[in-house]
Amino acid sequence: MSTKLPKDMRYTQAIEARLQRLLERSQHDEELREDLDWLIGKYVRLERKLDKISRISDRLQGEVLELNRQLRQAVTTDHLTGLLNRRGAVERLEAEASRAGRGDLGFCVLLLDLDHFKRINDTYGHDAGDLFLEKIAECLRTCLRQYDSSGRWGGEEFLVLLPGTNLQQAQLVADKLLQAIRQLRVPLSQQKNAPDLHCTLSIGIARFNAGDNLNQVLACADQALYLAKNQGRDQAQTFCPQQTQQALEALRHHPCTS
Ligand SMILES: Nc1nc2c(ncn2[C@@H]2O[C@H](COP(=O)(O)OP(=O)(O)OP(=O)(O)O)[C@@H](O)[C@H]2O)c(=O)[nH]1
Repeated sequence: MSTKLPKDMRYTQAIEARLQRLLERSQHDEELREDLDWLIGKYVRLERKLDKISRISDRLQGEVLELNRQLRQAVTTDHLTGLLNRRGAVERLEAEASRAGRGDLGFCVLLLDLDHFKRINDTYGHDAGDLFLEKIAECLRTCLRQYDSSGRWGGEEFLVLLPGTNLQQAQLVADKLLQAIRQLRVPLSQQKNAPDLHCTLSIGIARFNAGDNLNQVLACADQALYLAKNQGRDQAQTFCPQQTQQALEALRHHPCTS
């Protein structure tokens, strides 16, 4: 009769010591030995069940994490363009603002608005407009650096976040975007003589420095965008406190806008 416990089992030290003692004592006690074998058999089956449950629980935990990741992605992604949606863009802005607060990095925000986009919808239909928005998103992704972010801010309005960038550098990025969109041609169909969709952009630029209020910076970018629209579109305007205010004031008193 063996006095060794099954080897492939995982016992706690206390259980192992007691079982081992009982096994040795049961050598001359048939009844005790039978009870002990029964208990060890139960223990083996229980341990296998626990093992199975723990593997299932590991797998479920992995699946829950993956579902959470997919859910997070779904609520922060714009389904048409695949860019961040407004909520995703705000989260990215807030993260960048708090990062900037810890150092002196700062970043620039660009608000982009397509010019006379309504004409594309009105002339070629909403699906053509959607197609054009998708191509705009592709164009943004191609033009920007890996660590820049872009999101769909509203219907035909986009936001670009340029970390560690000053206003001069942001102006260069804006020029690159203006040119890329100006040159973008989106064929409406494969048919010969089908018209190409095209459009221009207006951009407002503002800079966030450590300690700034994010909403105020966004409002500044919006004012600069308003200026870009009113000064002829297809251009970028940078928010500079005095000049922008003066220009907006002048627009307010202009006979065409007052
Ligand atoms: N196809 C499509 N159109 C959209 C979507 N969201 C907004 N729009 C359209 O975008 C157009 C915006 O029109 P407006 O606000 O007048 O702006 P605009 O024509 O671009 O003129 P400006 O901004 O002044 O240059 C409207 O026709 C909206 O219907 C969308 O998801 N898909």
